[in-house]
Amino acid sequence: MSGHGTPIPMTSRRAGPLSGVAEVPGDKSISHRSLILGAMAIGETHISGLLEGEDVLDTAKAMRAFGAEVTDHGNGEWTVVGVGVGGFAEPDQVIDCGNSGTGVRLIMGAAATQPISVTYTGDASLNKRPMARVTDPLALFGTTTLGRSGGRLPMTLKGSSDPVPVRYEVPVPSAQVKSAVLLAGLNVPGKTVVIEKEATRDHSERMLAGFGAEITVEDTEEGRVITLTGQPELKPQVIAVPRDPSSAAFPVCAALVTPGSDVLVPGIGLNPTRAGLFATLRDMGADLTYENEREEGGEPVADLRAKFSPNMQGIEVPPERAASMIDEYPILSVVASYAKGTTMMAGVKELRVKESDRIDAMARGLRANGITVDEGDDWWSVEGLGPDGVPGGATCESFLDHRIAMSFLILGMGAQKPVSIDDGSPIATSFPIFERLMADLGAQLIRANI
Ligand SMILES: O=C(O)C1=C[C@@H](OP(=O)(O)O)[C@@H](O)[C@H](O)C1
Ligand SMILES: C=C(OP(=O)(O)O)C(=O)O
Repeated sequence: MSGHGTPIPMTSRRAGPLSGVAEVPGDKSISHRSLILGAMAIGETHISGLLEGEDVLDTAKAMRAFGAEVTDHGNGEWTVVGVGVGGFAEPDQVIDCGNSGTGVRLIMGAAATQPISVTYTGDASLNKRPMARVTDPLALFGTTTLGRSGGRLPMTLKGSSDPVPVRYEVPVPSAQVKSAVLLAGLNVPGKTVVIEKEATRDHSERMLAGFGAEITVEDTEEGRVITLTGQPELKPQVIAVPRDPSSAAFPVCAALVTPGSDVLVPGIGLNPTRAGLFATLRDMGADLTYENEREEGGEPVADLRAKFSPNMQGIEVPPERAASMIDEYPILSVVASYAKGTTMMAGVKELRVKESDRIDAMARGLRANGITVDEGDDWWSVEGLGPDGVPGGATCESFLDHRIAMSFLILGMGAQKPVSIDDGSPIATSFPIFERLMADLGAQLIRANI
């Protein structure tokens, strides 16, 4: 879908302690990949715990447009009957990925090395985001791109009938770019090699191996070298999607800043390429513990227990941790506002090209609520005011960005005055049950501005 319809103004105010169990939805990254790889397999893939957020539903729709049979059986149970590697039909409609960078970039990769023409678009946020980072490596396979200048959507990609494998060093730390090149390599004979200097989330590598592709990963002086052998027959899988650590971040951080809180967030994937926020919060002195640590589907999983933490200190977040918590900096900046001292976040240039410029969006809203924020091109810092010190009282713009919207609502939960956002509708892209889940914990959220 393009756009989010009518804006939903929202306000959150300080409430009693948050308590209870917060069952957050399935992982967004793994949900997209389950649908796309399911569509490229031969046979029926079963998915349970699929995130039914707008981003993932747009990917499901796209897979249908390429000829896969995608069925919603209710309660997060889905099946995908795939068309096989190289078997995508040319869609008779524009592929609209709504708000989702992951959706459009991964789908572009999967389709770009098949002999079809596909036109892609998105909402006002997605159509501003850089796509050359994906179309540049896809051109090396022989794919032609036609579209707006500056590498922005809408654009049309036409796959070569004779694509060649590539060796590509990803110039920015991006799992989306890495994954687009790997998915493109699936349709191509020979070995496609992707090199990343900094490790980013590795769901594509793990899931490609799970679906039966021949893929190796080596840590070398050059970086992580991933080698994929093209044109495998992918075998359908039974996938139980783990709960999303990026969604878990919101009830966890809400508990840390709301006096008296004690919240359990069960079954959260702690894959080291995703869990940087939780390590950072613990470094700041958060009362955050891992209970019932276990392995599920080859991934480390734990139940997270978060309690109100009045003694958190600002820290310098290690820049080498950035990729493992890239979507969590907005909510970290909220926690930093309730810590004592400065929190410095560096090596985070990628935040400027997400659904919004997330440094700018957070800096504007935090400042309006009485918090001092400093920023440069690839860093920002927040001066914490302690557990009782955040004034609040302002309305923030969410810039069509779900993580910005949710972060400011959490800011309001410990602030002296309520905090509002102009539009909570983007929350449905990744966390459609956010409002109900937070209300069940005891949060006071209303659909109106102060
Ligand atoms: O591959 C993925 O599933 C994602 C990769 C990250 O984006 P980049 O690859 O642009 O860093 C992340 O921000 C996004 O939410 C999901
Ligand atoms: C950056 C995000 O998603 P995407 O790039 O898929 O739009 C996110 O979910 O925070």
